[in-house]
Parts: sequence; C-alpha cells; structure tokens
Amino acid sequence: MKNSLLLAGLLAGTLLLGSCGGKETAAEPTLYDRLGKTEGIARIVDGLVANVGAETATTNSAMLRTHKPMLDAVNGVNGQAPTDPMRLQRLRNNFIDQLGEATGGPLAYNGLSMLTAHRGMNITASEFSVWRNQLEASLNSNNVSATDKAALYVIVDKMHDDVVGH
Ligand code: HEM
Repeated sequence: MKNSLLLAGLLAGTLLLGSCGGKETAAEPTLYDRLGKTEGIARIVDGLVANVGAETATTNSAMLRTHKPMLDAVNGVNGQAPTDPMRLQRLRNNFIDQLGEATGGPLAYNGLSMLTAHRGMNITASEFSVWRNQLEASLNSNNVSATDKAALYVIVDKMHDDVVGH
C-alpha cells in the first residue's frame, strides 16, 4: 500500500513536471518568426536597399554620399568595368544574416562589427535617421506591426553609437 502510494506520487510528479516541461518547450514565436523568417527579413532588407537607392530627400543625398564607393564598385566609373559587382549583394546578405541572428532566428552573421563596417564614413546622426526612415518605410510596406517595429528598433538603435560619428 505504502509502495503503491509512493508510486502514484512519483507518477503524478512526473506527469506534472512533464506537462510543465511541455509548456516551456511550446516556444512563443520569436521576432524572427513574426517577421516571416528569412523570407520576410529578406523582403524587408530588399525594401530598405531599394528605398536607400531612391533616396533624394536630403541635400546632396546623404545616402548617396556614404554609399558612393560601394555603388561605384558595383556600377563602374566613367564606363570602366565594375571593380566589385557583388558588393551590394554581399551587404544585403550580411544584413539579412545580421537581422536573422539578432531577432532570434537560426541565421549567423559573419560580417564586420558595426564599428569596423562604418569606420571612415563619418555617418552623421541625421544620416542615421534618414536611413532609419527608409527602414521604417520598408517595414510599413511589409505590414510589420507596431509592436514588431518597436522590437526591431530596440535592436537597430543599440547600434547607433557604433555606426554614427566614426
Ligand atoms: C543600425 C543601423 C545600421 C546597420 C544595422 C547596418 C548594417 C550594415 C552591415 C551588416 C554592413 C556590412 C558589413 C560587412 O561588410 O561585413 C554595413 C555596411 C555599410 N553600411 Fe551600414 N548599417 C547601418 C547604418 C548605416 C547607415 C546610417 C549608413 C549610411 C548613411 C550605412 C551605410 C553603409 C555602407 C555604405 C556600408 C558599406 C558597404 C560596402 O562598402 O560594401 N549603414 N552596414
């Protein structure tokens, strides 16, 4: 009798633990999931890249100033052959990896640190905010919710000091 009570107690304990464990493993969708996984993040990044390319709102286009070396390498200068046609593609893929990792997804970013990547560009706070507006426009056209946008800005805004002023 004593033994069977003990057994029942153990069994109940195991079931209880099992169900708690089950609850824990039924993971909430991460920001990565909510953004539509790699495909969704790729659409957001492609929108950002297109918006940055089309940006003309600022005097002497801030975007054009910082991106000129890259665009020259991709397009070639004065009819010369491009020196690095895949450079924009690499930036795009790196950015997808970076966001895919930072939002809790399975991607791994292997690019430069933000400080190293932007050193020498002397990016200003207002250029950063123009860039951020282009990101916002892409998030809006991809129907990202206000909550998910806020969560993404927490990630992006943490990089501000590494990107700006170097
Ligand atoms: C939080 C904001 C930003 C993030 C997360 C970000 C992300 C990145 C990443 C992942 C790279 C590639 C690094 C590598 O090659 O390994 C990069 C490079 C670059 N970023 Fe940013 N960036 C940000 C802000 C900006 C801003 C504000 C500008 C300009 C106004 C800018 C202009 C560039 C340029 C021109 C490159 C170099 C591309 C090349 O030379 O191939 N970035 N950025």
